[in-house]
Amino acid sequence: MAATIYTENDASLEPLRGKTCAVIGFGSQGHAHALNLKESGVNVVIGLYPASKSRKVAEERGFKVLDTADAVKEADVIMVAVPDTVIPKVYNADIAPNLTEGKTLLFSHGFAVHFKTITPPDNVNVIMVAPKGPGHLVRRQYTEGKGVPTLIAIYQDKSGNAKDIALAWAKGIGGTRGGVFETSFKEETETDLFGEQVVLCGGTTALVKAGFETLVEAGYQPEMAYFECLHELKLIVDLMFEAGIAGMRFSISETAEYGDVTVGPKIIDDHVKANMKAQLERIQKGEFAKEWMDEFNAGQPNFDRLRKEGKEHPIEEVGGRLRSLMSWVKKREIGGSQASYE
Ligand SMILES: NC(=O)C1=CN([C@@H]2O[C@H](COP(=O)(O)OP(=O)(O)OC[C@H]3O[C@@H](n4cnc5c(N)ncnc54)[C@H](OP(=O)(O)O)[C@@H]3O)[C@@H](O)[C@H]2O)C=CC1
Ligand SMILES: CC[C@](O)(C(C)=O)C(=O)O
Repeated sequence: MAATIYTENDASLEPLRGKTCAVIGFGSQGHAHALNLKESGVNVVIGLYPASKSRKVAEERGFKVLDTADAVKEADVIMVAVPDTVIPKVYNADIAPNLTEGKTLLFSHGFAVHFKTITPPDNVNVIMVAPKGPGHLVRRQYTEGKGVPTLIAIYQDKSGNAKDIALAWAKGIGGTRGGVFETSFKEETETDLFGEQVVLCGGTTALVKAGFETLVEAGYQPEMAYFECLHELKLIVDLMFEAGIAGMRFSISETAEYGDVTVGPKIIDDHVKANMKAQLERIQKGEFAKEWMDEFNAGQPNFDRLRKEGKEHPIEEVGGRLRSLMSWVKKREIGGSQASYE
């Protein structure tokens, strides 16, 4: 049976009227939820740690910025928008002691609750409002009158209207413009990890780099390899986004389409699908979550090394050079507060 999709007229901001909403963290998701909600007429305060680089940015955007514990004390609805690895520390130190009966704890990803890195008390609502897109796009699309499709999930309904609160939040951030549907913390967490590791981020970047390396190692110019394997990918994905795979195939040449349907399955073959299945099982068993928490708690040496290697890959140098020629591609500063990346 098809899922029920909630759109603009299926949700009301009423459950948030007269309430104070605290967004803890002002990064990619936090700044987007906070700004969109504020512009939808919701009263939002920001909770941050004293040395946060984002305090000034949030204040400049017109928010009252408090230390995390004080923001939780003041709020009826508390969104936890700090990195998943940091949630246990922030939750235990600043959130749990101030989480009085009847408040609502809101997440945009189920990692901490599903893998039990924290245990919320049973006298509060625990809900999720998870846009299916990066926070910077949640913000950008809202300002353009659009909205990123959004999931809601109810883990605990203490007040009896937890779903109405989730729908109100989803509407406030623009989610009902793109469509909202209900899931569980388990389904969101496992599918989100699968998507980002296997297809959206991990799978795609590995595919792009492997294609780029194959062409460059065969003696083709890096600029050619960049355009073929990364730049044009966006244009092809735009077509799939607009009209599905069939729509994309309508626009490309028949030669490309024949190569697509005959060669594609030889690249993403049964071995690749078996690898995907193995990674899904690791996610479902909590093995990935454990590995990631252990890596973080050990000071993330592997992660830092792999990040550095990624930044030094030749595709980044040639890409930076080619993008600088395209005046319509906005120049992006990576680093600093996530909230400053617009
Ligand atoms: N990035 C995304 O688009 C998506 C994220 N999510 C989820 O959203 C949540 C937040 O992730 P994301 O937006 O990427 O996080 P970011 O890394 O972008 O931002 C984290 C924010 O938390 C702040 N912070 C760090 N430590 C503390 C602390 N001890 N007390 C208070 N604030 C703190 C950071 O401060 P400072 O600014 O000083 O660094 C920053 O403002 C996660 O659960 C994630 O899974 C879900 C969907 C997509
Ligand atoms: C694809 C990455 C993502 O899952 C997302 C933007 O939805 C994330 O957690 O950042």
